[in-house]
Amino acid sequence: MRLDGSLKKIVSRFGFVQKGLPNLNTSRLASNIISSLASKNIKKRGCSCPGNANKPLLTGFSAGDIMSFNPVTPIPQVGGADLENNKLDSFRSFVASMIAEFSGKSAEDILALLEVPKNSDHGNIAIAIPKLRVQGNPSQIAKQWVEKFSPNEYITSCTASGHYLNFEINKLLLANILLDDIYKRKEKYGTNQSGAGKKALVEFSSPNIAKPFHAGHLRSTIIGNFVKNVHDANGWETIGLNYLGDWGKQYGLLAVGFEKYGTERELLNNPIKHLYDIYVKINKDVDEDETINDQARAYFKKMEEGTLTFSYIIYIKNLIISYSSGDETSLILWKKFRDLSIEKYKDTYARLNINFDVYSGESQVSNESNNRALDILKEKNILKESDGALIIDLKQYKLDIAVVQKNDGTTLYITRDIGAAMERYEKYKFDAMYYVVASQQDLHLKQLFKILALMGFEWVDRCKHINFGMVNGMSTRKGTAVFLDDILEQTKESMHEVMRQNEKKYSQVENPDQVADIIGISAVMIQDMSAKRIRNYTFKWDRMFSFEGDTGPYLQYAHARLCSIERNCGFEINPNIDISLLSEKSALDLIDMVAQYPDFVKGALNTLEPCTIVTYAMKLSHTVSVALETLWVLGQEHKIAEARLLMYWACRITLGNALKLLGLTPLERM
Ligand SMILES: NC(=[NH2+])NCCC[C@H](N)C(=O)O
Repeated sequence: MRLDGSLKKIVSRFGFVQKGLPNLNTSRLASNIISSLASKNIKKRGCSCPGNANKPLLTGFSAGDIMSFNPVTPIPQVGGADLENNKLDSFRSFVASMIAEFSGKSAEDILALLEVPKNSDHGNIAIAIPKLRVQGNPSQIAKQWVEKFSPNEYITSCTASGHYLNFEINKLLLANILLDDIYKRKEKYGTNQSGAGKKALVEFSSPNIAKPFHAGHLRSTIIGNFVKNVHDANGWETIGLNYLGDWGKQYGLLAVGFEKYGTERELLNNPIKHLYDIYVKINKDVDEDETINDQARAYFKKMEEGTLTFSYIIYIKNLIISYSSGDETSLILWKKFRDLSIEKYKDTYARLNINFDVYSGESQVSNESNNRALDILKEKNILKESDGALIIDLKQYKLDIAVVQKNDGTTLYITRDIGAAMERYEKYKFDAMYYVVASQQDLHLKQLFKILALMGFEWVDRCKHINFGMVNGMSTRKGTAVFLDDILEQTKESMHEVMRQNEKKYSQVENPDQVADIIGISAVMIQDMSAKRIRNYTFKWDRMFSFEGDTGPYLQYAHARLCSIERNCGFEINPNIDISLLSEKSALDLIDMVAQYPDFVKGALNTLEPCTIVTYAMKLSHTVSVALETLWVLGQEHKIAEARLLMYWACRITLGNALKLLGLTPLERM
């Protein structure tokens, strides 16, 4: 049989009809394929039916067209495959059931072993034969299975490479179902429901009132927001909680300082700055006069006991106590410190597009919980007395000693953390609780988890410390950044300077101030999330604002560029395109990248490493810019332009979703 034209391509490329139809002539073969597809009531897209069998065989049809139909063979539902949310899983299911047949192992187990080859020359799906634990020589087995393989609508080739078996999938079929899916799901693309019914409490940011919002808090904010977003994207219910540092002897000191230096007017005007100034001043005073420290301690003791009846400085832990105190005017001040600070924080967080479901804090842990914690510890014989203080000896776990009550009877940071954890579990019955806190506090959190375990709370296994390394040189440019607001202002200014360097472009930006703010924030965030969390990094002012290289501005630029294609093309997105027009390598590479996004969303749940998504977004952006060199939309034949527009649009959606997952606000123009 002689095959020619596009049909030859179909057969050789996909092996679609090699078997069982040896005697058909080519035209019969073609119409056979078409009618068999038609009989399944599958509509073809954007091309006419071949009329005359002797003319170029498949007029308007190319290999891609044939394969662009939805496949006739049903996709096997293999356990663990998310056919609905992950279109690559359809192909994987196929591979898994095929290998199951060859090997006698369960398709579900095999599915979990499938990999994405690092080098795309090795196809799209791979499996390391040794992982299957079948008898015999792996490379021999690989070769045997290649022999057994026959191409089908999903998998077009199977090759052996050492211990590996590599599969090539029908990319146009993937493109077809993928673009359909993205068109339907838009900003939901990439998400899944694997966490449905589960609840995650994510504690992050947690700055200290009256103290600087340092780099550690910034990292906690950025990473914590990501941790929350990733859970949302995987179908979890999430609660974002800000656990403010607003309690302890230091706050007794602040109250003493406020009496001396505070004014109501300045407090209202800029609470965070005013409290900080007072805090700095009173700390200086302490250096000269040790007795202030005693005052602060005494003060805090009273704050904690709730016995402060001082004219206006009294802290009341919660409304119940505040009402029972019957002294509403007296509770004003501390509550004001807190409330005004929170209000200000909210504005700043809004700039980062972050909001918290709960503003909690050390002050919000009730005495009752702290006492209950101490009672349990006593009852379990875990507490020891030492110079009038209560301690827990954790040396046998190589975790040093934790002091849980001072000799004046007041609580400590860790005591309140124990109480807070108990309260949180009772209130939320979480399936996971994350503490997004710098690695400087590794010991503290290890102690906390160990103590909770010793207390017999089996839910301690659901608690995780998401730690991260330090940032060097964050405030060097002007040396004045102490609050988040200052950091963001400096960032915006610097970004603005960079933008002004290109006068022509700058003059076209509609609201440069807002754009500078968003790109600046993106620059800071991407720099922060580019490497593994635990790595320390140096804040590089010039490097991070560059539009070239792996920076936030680069990603924003890639997104805005995709948006401009849509704006400038002069026609609307049409979901019914001729898929075969996307068969260039750079188009298929793009489809490949886009199709992998759901894998990355799922994978991020295990690692909780934002760098995995940053790397993905970078790769996608690079692939887009490669494609844009040759595959234009403007000035192309309409059908081609439509197909490409849909493809770029899908990239824009995917890149936008990835940026949002990272916590960035994708820009449409810049
Ligand atoms: N549950 C916790 N201990 N969370 C961490 C709080 C961070 C603390 N406010 C600090 O700035 O160091």
